[in-house]
Amino acid sequence: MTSFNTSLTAATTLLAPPALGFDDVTFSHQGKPLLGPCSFTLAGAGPTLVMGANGAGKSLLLRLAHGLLSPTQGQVTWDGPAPRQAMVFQKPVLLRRSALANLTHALAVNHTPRKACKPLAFEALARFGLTACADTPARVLSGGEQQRLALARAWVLEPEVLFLDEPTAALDPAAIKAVEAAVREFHQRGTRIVMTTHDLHQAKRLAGDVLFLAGGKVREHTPAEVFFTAPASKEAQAFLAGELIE
Ligand SMILES: Nc1ncnc2c1ncn2[C@@H]1O[C@H](COP(=O)(O)OP(=O)(O)OP(=O)(O)O)[C@@H](O)[C@H]1O
Repeated sequence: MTSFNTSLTAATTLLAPPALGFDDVTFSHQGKPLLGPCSFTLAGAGPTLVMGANGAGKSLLLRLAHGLLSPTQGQVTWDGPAPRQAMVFQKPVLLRRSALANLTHALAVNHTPRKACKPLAFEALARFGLTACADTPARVLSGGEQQRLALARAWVLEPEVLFLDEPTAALDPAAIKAVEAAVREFHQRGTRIVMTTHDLHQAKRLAGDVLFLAGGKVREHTPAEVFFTAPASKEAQAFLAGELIE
């Protein structure tokens, strides 16, 4: 039986993470439109799960939202000043340093007072079950440990918005569970979560709302329970039925 995360949604209605808007955003490469035009606002509690087939434009949408890419046309907007943001990728991007140093470096770059960096880093390592790995070079950690370190690094920065691009695609069930627990904690702390996944079960476990893409266009943006029980578009119906769509 499906269980939607109504408790997650209820827990965070008092916290208002900054709203993200796409205003007629298009992204083209060498004159070829890859995404858009799309307009939507993420103003609800979330988490927002971005779904769609391979090549639908999910990663592009996240990169545009996070500012790693600039729209060819249109605007990405925030209600208020640009928020503190972090992004976690399927393959964690870590420095050739120890796990601890990855965190202290991120804190120092973020202008955290020098004396506070190590205690905060150790606190985050403990929170993510990585204390024993503090001195281990980040790049020799297992895939699951590296992803937890990437989440710990985001955690110390206290982002108002966290983008996650298929963060569990390469992980085993235990590691997936740890990542999902962390996502829930970020959410409960008031961080806006925008995450892509191919895993329908995972989306059902985490989503407050779903942004569904097909062919570079947003076909649906609905509460999760609506998306999973009564998708409006043919593309979403086919996707949920496991049909091959482009
Ligand atoms: N920087 C880029 N330059 C040119 N083309 C790109 C760029 N980034 C993505 N594309 C193309 O845009 C389309 C959408 O890519 P995107 O990575 O957003 O898809 P996706 O929905 O995340 O797919 P997947 O589920 O396979 O990761 C693809 O055809 C891809 O080849």
